[in-house]
Amino acid sequence: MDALPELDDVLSRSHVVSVPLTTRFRVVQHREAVLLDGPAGWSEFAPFLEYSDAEASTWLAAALDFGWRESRAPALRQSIPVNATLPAVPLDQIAGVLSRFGDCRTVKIKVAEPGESLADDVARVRETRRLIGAAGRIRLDANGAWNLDEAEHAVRELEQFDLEYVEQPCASVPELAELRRRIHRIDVLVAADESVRKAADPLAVARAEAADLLVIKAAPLGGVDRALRIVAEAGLPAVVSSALDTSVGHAMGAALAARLPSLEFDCGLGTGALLADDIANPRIVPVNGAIGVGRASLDADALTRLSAPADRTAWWRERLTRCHAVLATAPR
Ligand SMILES: O=C(O)CCC(=O)c1ccccc1C(=O)O
Ligand SMILES: [Mg+2]
Repeated sequence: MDALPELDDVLSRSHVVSVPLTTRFRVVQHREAVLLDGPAGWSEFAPFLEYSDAEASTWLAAALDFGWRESRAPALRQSIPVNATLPAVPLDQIAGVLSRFGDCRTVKIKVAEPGESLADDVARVRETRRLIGAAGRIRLDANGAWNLDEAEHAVRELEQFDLEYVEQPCASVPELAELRRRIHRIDVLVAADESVRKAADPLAVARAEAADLLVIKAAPLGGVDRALRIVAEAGLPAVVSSALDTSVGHAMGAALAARLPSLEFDCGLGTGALLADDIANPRIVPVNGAIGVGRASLDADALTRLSAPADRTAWWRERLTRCHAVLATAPR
């Protein structure tokens, strides 16, 4: 790995922003991020607020990697097909949310959200299928919320809507492996997300044959080149996804997707469409179902307009400082 940039240099290039969302996602209405004006281009540090410094420091490694140097791998494509991402919204809001994504052929629907029943999920998937027609592709993301029996039951109930895959149906690798055995006669694949990005060993899921494909995110995996190595070692198809990023984070995701030897599935890099504002001009949002590959160009006005309040700016600079210290002492 390359030398760690000095903390003062990193801090002097930092801009903390708070970007409003159009639709509540998980529990957030605003997405906060540190944008880094790196020597190789703009980069983004935006681990979720509840993450420990140890976990967030991997996101910092990715941000410094992307902002301070180019990937060693060549880009193989210039356009990345993406899915629309549908949060757990009421039925009468689905069409409105999907319309923000333009004409994406694939929709990823969040299911098993707190406070929702399987009947709510069935209704949301049914309405989505009705809206996008038979040619559209539907995938689900349960974020590990089902136990094994609930997951099996849900897949059996929902397969009638023609599902491409279900992402992280259960939390653990053994559960995913057992679910695959239980549903092997059903034409629904199992994808692993948290079992890759939050695991001590991102390859454990592949070794256990617990997933048909991997969802990979550049930030939690420590950057583009490290994520490429994980995919190569896993030997499974991969879908690149994001963490509700600004355009800068999506540029990092697109850089990763552009370098995968093969890209069979649409990527989860369209969530720029869920932001009510953005710091790039042009914004990196889906156009005709795809996003372009390349560095984001920042809009100076937007950096000022979206600049985070002083207390939040201080919080993020302190967090960045602590994560930098973790990287400085970690074996490299
Ligand atoms: O993959 C997508 O369509 C968008 C990204 C996404 O779903 C996501 C965004 C923030 C946090 C977690 C997740 C997730 O995939 O679980
Ligand atoms: Mg997921």
